[in-house]
Amino acid sequence: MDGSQGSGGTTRGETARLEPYYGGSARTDDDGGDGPPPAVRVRGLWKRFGEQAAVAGIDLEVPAGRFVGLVGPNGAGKTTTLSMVTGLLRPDDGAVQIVGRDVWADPVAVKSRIGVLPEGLRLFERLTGRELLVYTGRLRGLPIAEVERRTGRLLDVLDLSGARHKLVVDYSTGMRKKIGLAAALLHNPEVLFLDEPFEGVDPVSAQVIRGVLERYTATGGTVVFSSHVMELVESLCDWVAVMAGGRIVASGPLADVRGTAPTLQDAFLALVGAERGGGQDLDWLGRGGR
Ligand SMILES: Nc1ncnc2c1ncn2[C@@H]1O[C@H](COP(=O)(O)OP(=O)(O)OP(=O)(O)O)[C@@H](O)[C@H]1O
Repeated sequence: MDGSQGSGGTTRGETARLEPYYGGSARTDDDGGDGPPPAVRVRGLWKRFGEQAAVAGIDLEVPAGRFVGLVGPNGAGKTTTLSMVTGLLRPDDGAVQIVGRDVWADPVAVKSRIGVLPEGLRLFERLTGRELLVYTGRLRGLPIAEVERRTGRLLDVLDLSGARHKLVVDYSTGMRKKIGLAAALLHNPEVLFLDEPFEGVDPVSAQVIRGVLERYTATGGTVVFSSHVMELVESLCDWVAVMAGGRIVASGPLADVRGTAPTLQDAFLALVGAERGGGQDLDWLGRGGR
């Protein structure tokens, strides 16, 4: 990225110069209130798999321009929620709006405004990293010159330039996350949804991803990411939603959710009703059992 900061005249979708999204721009959305609509608004969202309610009627409102962590124990419903919010999975009931647009009634408008790094990311394995980004950019309707420019910048910033001619199938886990993130950012979305973006990523790559995301939110973008790593969420996020058993058990600014607990981890354990120090029943485990 060149770090240049133009004022005005920058088209949406400029990765190198991520512009604030709402400042001074005319609202096209009708949320009935003052100011911009929330980045995400979820009402009464349900998803059942057989007898089990994976997501049990959640309501959530995520303000725009925040770095949002969606946390919860295994099986809490995070991936199911993110899949429904991003239009990948149809809810049984409920409504989702992204920046004031209904995900299911207005899918094209929503999909042009969001970037998604889903769980179990499936990529075109037989393309090189560069080809994948160029293809994605063209699918997004960007002019080829712009696609080339953004592709070069993203590959540089994400430290993938040396692997740009390598097939994606030969990428490591961390490289796959980074190329997936680049593909999700290419059209400069307003809201970025990332399912476990740091899973399997080494500390150097994690730092690179973190820098890109911090820059993105600093210029007005909204990041919503799921994670189990409380330290990471605490250090990155300014807004948190905690899920357990398919429900939102707390949401709001990080400081409010943490409350008087010393760390987010402590607050999280209290919220989800977990006890520290499990394993008491495993008396055979370790030296004493041999
Ligand atoms: N396609 C499916 N069919 C049946 N059950 C499902 C399906 N997808 C999710 N579930 C169930 O729904 C519940 C929520 O799963 P989900 O993957 O959303 O949780 P999660 O919070 O993302 O978990 P993790 O942190 O372990 O990834 C789990 O009990 C899971 O087994």
